[in-house]
Amino acid sequence: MTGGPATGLAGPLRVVRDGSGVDVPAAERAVAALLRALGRDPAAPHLAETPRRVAEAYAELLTGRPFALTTFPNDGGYDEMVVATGIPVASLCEHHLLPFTGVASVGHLPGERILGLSKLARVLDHFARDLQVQERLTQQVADWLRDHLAPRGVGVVIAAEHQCTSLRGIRAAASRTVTSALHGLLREDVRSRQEFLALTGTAA
Ligand SMILES: Nc1nc2c(ncn2[C@@H]2O[C@H](COP(=O)(O)OP(=O)(O)OP(=O)(O)O)[C@@H](O)[C@H]2O)c(=O)[nH]1
Ligand SMILES: [Zn+2]
Repeated sequence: MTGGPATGLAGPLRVVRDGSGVDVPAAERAVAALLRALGRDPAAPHLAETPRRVAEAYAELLTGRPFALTTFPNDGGYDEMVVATGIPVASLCEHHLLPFTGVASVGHLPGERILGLSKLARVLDHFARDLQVQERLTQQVADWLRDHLAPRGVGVVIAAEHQCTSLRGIRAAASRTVTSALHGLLREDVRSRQEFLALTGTAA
């Protein structure tokens, strides 16, 4: 494909998850009930607005932000990796509803088109705004880029601290979990795989 900037491989492609699954008033009532169950008085002056704040916070954290998958023709025939590193990632563990936060690297080996750089982080942000496990989040980002960008390879690495593991339970403060998902040449070709992992600081 040639021409100017485009969105998607075959015309405009907008990715939308509007969070319509979140019933904010019902969530507000549920937070008030949770406070009561925890032995707190949701009518106390300092807690009066808390159910609304918590409900709105979860609605925000669980609502993906729309974005366009802007791509450009790879006119120069660029055939090396493009890797965005140090992308902040924040999501909610589906087991405890506590945050896990860290950094991610998202990269690809371009095919006929190259991707707007910010979109690597936007895809990640989109899938992170959900109740997640780190493995699924990592795979969803890699799968989505493979399916929508048609690159020669895709790689995603996430290193994150889970508050459910660092603040409670085993309280393994500062422990990090590293997950990866690789497709195409980044999975099959040993040298490409090693190069990607080296660029992300994951390789030994
Ligand atoms: N694989 C995976 N596990 C996760 C993730 N986030 C949280 N967990 C784990 O989910 C598991 C839930 O196990 P349970 O035994 O049901 O929960 P729990 O009693 O709170 O477990 P402890 O944390 O060991 O006290 C825990 O081991 C968590 O550490 C994740 O992203 N991926
Ligand atoms: Zn958890």
